[in-house]
Amino acid sequence: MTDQTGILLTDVTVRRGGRTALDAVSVALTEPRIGLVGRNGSGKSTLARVVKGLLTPDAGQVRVHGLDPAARTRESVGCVGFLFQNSDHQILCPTVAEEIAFGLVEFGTRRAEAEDRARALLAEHGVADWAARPVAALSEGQRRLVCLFAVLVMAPRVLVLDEPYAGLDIPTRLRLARFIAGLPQQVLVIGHDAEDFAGFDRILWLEAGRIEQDGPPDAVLAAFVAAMHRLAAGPDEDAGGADREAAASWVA
Ligand SMILES: Nc1ncnc2c1ncn2[C@@H]1O[C@H](COP(=O)(O)OP(=O)(O)OP(=O)(O)O)[C@@H](O)[C@H]1O
Repeated sequence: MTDQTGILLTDVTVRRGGRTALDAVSVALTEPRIGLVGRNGSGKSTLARVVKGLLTPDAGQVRVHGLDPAARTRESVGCVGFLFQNSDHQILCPTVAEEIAFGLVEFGTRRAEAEDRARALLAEHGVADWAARPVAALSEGQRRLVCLFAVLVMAPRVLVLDEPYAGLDIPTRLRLARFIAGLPQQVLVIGHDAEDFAGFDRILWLEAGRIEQDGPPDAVLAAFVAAMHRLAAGPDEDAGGADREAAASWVA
């Protein structure tokens, strides 16, 4: 282990389903708030998953605070918290308190103590009355928050959030965004809209498993949105062959 901070990818290649999902990606991420955009299938979730250690690169190296996520050691697992896009992929327990306590119990905390900590966390966030509720009875926004609590109770240094706002109504989305904005962890967020990245430090735009652009949100998001609108508009009469090819492949 080194004293390296943040997330470091060196020549990371991942193949999935016979396709190259990430293609020799190298990047060092140390800013507190980093956004990840790109078309469907561009490799965003794959990048998020190698940072969490849910996928092992076919080539190259990933380090998060000097740890190898794919090693799945106690330290590396605890270092990165991951929020799945679909909360059904994350939720394992019947009640909210049990769900939040689950990771702590897995890490060796006694169940009663873990559930006490879960209840304390809920109280801290003004939702103490959720503890005994069946997770299935919560709204999608509430379930997403419970999943986030279950991640936060493990005190990770880095949070990876895979489309945390997908399918949420506007007030729920804004409340969740405000909550995420106040978190002390380094946060890597996959999103599709500029408003998913208010106050962010840096945006990576992935295209076909490679970094197409990397820089300040205003510049990268403007270029990304313009490119997506060009694609949606179809081939331009005056455009060259590359543009026509891009427009023809309108679904990734
Ligand atoms: N479970 C899987 N099995 C096989 N191939 C996969 C799997 N998941 C993703 N892929 C492939 O890996 C590539 C990258 O997919 P990935 O899910 O990382 O993209 P994404 O940018 O997150 O897309 P989306 O916005 O649709 O979630 C795509 O070519 C995709 O078809």
